[in-house]
Amino acid sequence: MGSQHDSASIDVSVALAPCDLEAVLGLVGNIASLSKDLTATDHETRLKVLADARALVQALETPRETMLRHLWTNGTSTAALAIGVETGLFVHMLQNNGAPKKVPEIAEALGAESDLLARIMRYLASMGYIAETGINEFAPTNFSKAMAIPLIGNGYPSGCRLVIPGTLKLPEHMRECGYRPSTDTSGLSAFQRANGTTLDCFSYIYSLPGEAEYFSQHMAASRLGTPRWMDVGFYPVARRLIHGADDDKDSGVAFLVDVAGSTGHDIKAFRQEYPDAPGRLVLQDLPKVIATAATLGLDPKIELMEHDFFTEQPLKGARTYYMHRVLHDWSDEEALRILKHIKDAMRPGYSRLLIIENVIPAKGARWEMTATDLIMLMFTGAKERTETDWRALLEKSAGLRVTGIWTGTNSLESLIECERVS
Ligand SMILES: C[S@@+](CC[C@H](N)C(=O)[O-])C[C@H]1O[C@@H](n2cnc3c(N)ncnc32)[C@H](O)[C@@H]1O
Repeated sequence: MGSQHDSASIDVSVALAPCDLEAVLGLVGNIASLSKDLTATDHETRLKVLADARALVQALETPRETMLRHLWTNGTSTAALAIGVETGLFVHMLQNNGAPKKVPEIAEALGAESDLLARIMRYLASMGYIAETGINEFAPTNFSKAMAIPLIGNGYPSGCRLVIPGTLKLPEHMRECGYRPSTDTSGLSAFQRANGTTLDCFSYIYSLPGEAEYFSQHMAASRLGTPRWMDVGFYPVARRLIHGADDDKDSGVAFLVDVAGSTGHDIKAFRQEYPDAPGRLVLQDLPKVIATAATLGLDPKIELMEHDFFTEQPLKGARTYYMHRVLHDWSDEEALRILKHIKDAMRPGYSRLLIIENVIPAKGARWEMTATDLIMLMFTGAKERTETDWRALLEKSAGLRVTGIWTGTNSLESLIECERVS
């Protein structure tokens, strides 16, 4: 590994000049022309403008400014927003139709010390998260309104507990692992070291009060408004799964098994989209998660089943087994153990396994994919996989046949369909 000393000859002026002044005009032009006809529902164009706007900020900022933004605001933003959620600040700010409010009045309602709250709110306003309407007076923005939605806001306190500590441990952990992926010599991940536990990340998360609920909320929130695998134009559900499926009235064989499906956001959507799909719909996950799912009043057609996927799959010969964002949590070795149990349950020529995950492109991966790749590294020493990685895991190692890969428009995720070879 090279050290910082090797590059000490670079003049400090590089850190004080905009990163890429020459790119600025072009990016401004792109943003202006793309924005002319931009509508709130034109996600494709909006994402292009957003990418250019991010590039513009980067081009204009000096390296020194970027460094300060990273080091001073990455952690404080997450922390200040978590404080806002936990104190009920964002909910309170919506009272009286979101009219501007003075800090002492808000502090009294929240039971917080006024000067301390003023500092937090001043920070949130300086970052653009709330609006500063006067001296010690603030109003909500569309962003802070969304923080009052539990599905969105609860991700912050949970992220402070579960994501940030392990992520910040990564440099030390990687150094001690000799810059090799996965776990250290004692088999621990950065997450386990940061939290002082030998429990795997899910057992640890579910040992904390309320965390199972926050975690599953975040799973659902992170894909809100994005294309779903069962949507028209993504994966042809009728052609690949429904046509040719046995009517299980007599046999009781399942039509769809959502393996490690959390509290059922996916299978619930499937039930709504395909109310006439033949056969049983079964949601499987660990006991704590299934207990949470049982409180949510899911459609009675969805059966809840406690199942540890490192053990034998009890539902044999289902038409469809599917795992959404599951295998990225596990190393190849562990993924193979999970896949073996499903493969053993599959009926050759009939059952299909759907794996819905990121398929990292060989070049030009999006930041959402590369960020979760590092988060997986931190949690369990696992990874997001490229198509080559997926094919090696599924075809060479697990003995499955990949029968197709589908990706929806503007979707980060792809659906990999597999069959049992024999
Ligand atoms: C990243 S989440 C994905 C959940 C869901 N499929 C989704 O897309 O939102 C991984 C899921 O794996 C479940 N899980 C972890 N270990 C498991 C095990 N040994 N057996 C069954 N499920 C497990 C977790 O409880 C969690 O719901």
